[in-house]
Amino acid sequence: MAEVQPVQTSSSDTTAMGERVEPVTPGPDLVGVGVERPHPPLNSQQSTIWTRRQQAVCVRHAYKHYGSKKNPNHVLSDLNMTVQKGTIYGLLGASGCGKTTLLSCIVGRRRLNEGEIWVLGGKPGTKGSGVPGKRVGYMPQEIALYGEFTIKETMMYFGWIFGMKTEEINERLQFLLNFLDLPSQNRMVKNLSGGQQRRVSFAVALMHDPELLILDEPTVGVDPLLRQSIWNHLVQITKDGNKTVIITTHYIEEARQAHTIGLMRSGKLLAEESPSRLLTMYNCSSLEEVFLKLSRKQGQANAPTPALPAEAQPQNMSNNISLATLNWDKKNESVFVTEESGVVGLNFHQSKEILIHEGANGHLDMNGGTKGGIMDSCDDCSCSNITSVGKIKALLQKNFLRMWRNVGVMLFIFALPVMQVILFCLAIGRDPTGLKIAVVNHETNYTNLTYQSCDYEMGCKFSHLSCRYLDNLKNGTIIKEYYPDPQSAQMAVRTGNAWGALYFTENFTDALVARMALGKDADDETLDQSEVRVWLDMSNQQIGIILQRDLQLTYQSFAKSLLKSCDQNEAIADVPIHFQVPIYGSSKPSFTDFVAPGVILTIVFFLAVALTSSALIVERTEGLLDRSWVAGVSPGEILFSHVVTQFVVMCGQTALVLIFMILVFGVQCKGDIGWVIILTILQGLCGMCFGFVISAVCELERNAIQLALGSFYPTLLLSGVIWPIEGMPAILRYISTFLPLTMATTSLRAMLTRGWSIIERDVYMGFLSTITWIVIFLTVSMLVLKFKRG
Ligand SMILES: Nc1ncnc2c1ncn2[C@@H]1O[C@H](COP(=O)(O)OP(=O)(O)OP(=O)(O)O)[C@@H](O)[C@H]1O
Repeated sequence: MAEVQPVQTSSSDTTAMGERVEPVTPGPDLVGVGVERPHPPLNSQQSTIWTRRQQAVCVRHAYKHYGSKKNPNHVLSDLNMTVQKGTIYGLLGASGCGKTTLLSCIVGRRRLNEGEIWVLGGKPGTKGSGVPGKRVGYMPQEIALYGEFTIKETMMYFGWIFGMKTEEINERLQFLLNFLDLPSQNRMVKNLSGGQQRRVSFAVALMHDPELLILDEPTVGVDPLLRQSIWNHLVQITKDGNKTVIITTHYIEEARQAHTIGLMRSGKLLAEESPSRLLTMYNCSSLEEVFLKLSRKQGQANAPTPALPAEAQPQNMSNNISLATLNWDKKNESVFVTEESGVVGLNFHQSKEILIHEGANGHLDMNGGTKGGIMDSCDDCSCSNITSVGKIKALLQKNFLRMWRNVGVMLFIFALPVMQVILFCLAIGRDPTGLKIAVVNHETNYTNLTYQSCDYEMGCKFSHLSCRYLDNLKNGTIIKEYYPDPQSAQMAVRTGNAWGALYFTENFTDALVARMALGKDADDETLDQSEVRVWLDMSNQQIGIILQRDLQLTYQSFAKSLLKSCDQNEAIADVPIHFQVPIYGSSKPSFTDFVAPGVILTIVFFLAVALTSSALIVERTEGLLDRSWVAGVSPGEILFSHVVTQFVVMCGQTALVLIFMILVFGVQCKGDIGWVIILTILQGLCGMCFGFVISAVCELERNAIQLALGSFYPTLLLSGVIWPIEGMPAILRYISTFLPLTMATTSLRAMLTRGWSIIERDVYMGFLSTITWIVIFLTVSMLVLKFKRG
């Protein structure tokens, strides 16, 4: 068997305009097919671009790496590829050699770091190229289908995105169901077998009968019979020269049916030939053998082997002149060679036609756009840029259907906010009850610890006043337990058996009467004996403060009733500060009323974050986002569809939250309910946009959840929801003011508790801050999505 050595070809030249033009040495390949050299259509650079645009796909000097510039993972390096129109191109190569990366650059999913790609006459991703868009059908390696959809719904979704009419889709669906031997159109995708799912995925790529079909391993998990029928179909559709197929496969031998095979290894094409030519050239009986042979040689020196005939030299990785592009096997027509290697293959007749067309209709656009010429073949050339009703309809239906089909999500959307409101209203803001107090009353017989008779006389009587005071402590907050001495009562507090200890001396009543009678002349001992001594457990601030408040208020009411029964002015018992009726709020303010506005907004905000923060990630990891993008859906359209869906959800959530808060649990609402509703919905939208940012930034769902959860507490603590921001250190207070929930909470609180209208600064600032945050979050997520597309 002849040894094969790589060929070292001459390096590229560069024209004045920067276009690299590779010199071509017509090899023996061209001799036998009668090379004709037509007049160059324009100058050499225009001609180079012109010829590139005639190919279905033309890749030149492509470089692509992942990772940082410092530590790049080079996936494509100086790769050239030419896919002629109307052919099947089998892209073969070991796992990880960069096939998928190359395909994703071709369909406009990723951008090259260097080099050029022409697809169907335009550069992918540019205006008017139609790529990504409906000119391309793409079947990614992953299944990339919505599991909750039926086969029919899947087809409808993609059909609408491609701008097809419903009847057209139905017609095509029937054909594809039969052709691909698919089960009933009403079967859910998630309930199909792996092979069936791959076939549905293949059907999606075929759905709109695209000009260029890009299939990333379509035959994995497909039985041999169906595999053959798929190949037959591909051969059939390329027969008339209008459709082109690029297919990757690990079953190297099935690629014999392709017109051209590109053998790829380590980011380069080792050869690009027709299968029969490859076998002859390398004197092998199988393509696998050819691939092994070429792979072995790749690492060796690039010098040609003198012993080998020129035709047996493997093609240079960066400059391979394709025999296949000369239609070696396919069409027995004359070919010509342009000055650019790797771009040959138009026969003279074709080239003449195009020249005439260009002469008549327009001139060549050197930037890749077209004025007249071949781009006219795309009847909707801006299909990737114009938002169609079909696309939006498809995206909206998809979002709602996914939600509707998922019971867990539905519960999450509507039951969770209601549950949160109920729990908040029942658990937060109410006075604690059943607090045990250890009482030591030495005015009475204190030997019996379980029950102590503590009789006193009503009216202006001064006996057992301690009992009269204790009797006033009757509310449900306090449970009195009697102890023999202060030490044991304090021990009860220390051991957690009581929240406080109360001690009345045996002279309490006499000392208290003397204190009242003597006034400023009362001595220290009288004052000391007349005091109720209290030791509280203040480790729990709320309980401690409530006990302090109740003990003081009880003393006030006890003193007032005593003074009144003795015909004294009971006002003497008051602290000489008179609180008038409050201007806003009630004289017995409730913690619930303070926290409720923040809680309403927090519930709506973070539910939206939770719903959207993983939405795009799930689609991205399942390959669905890629697929939609390649079909021509833009990041803006995806975001728009989510905004609309979320808006509808938000309205429902807002209604439920406000109904339960205000109507069921009686949280006060003194302001205009209309503005309250608008602010709440806006906060939900703000949360949704924050969710988009998370979704766009994070690669993994796990990271998104961590970020969403991680942001919850800082936002809650810093937004003045549970504690006034006036209590924060100055710098923190400043930061807090600019958080998305802070001004909105202040605004909602002002509307609910003060009844302020939108013209008040505190109120409208809440709206302005929320709208500003929505704009910021949306812009950031759009930018990140666009950046990630590259
Ligand atoms: N998004 C990415 N970020 C970083 N590295 C990536 C990314 N996608 C692919 N790679 C790396 O690029 C290289 C080529 O991957 P690619 O998926 O293009 O190979 P492939 O030839 O399609 O492999 P296979 O046949 O197994 O699908 C691999 O080393 C892969 O790890």
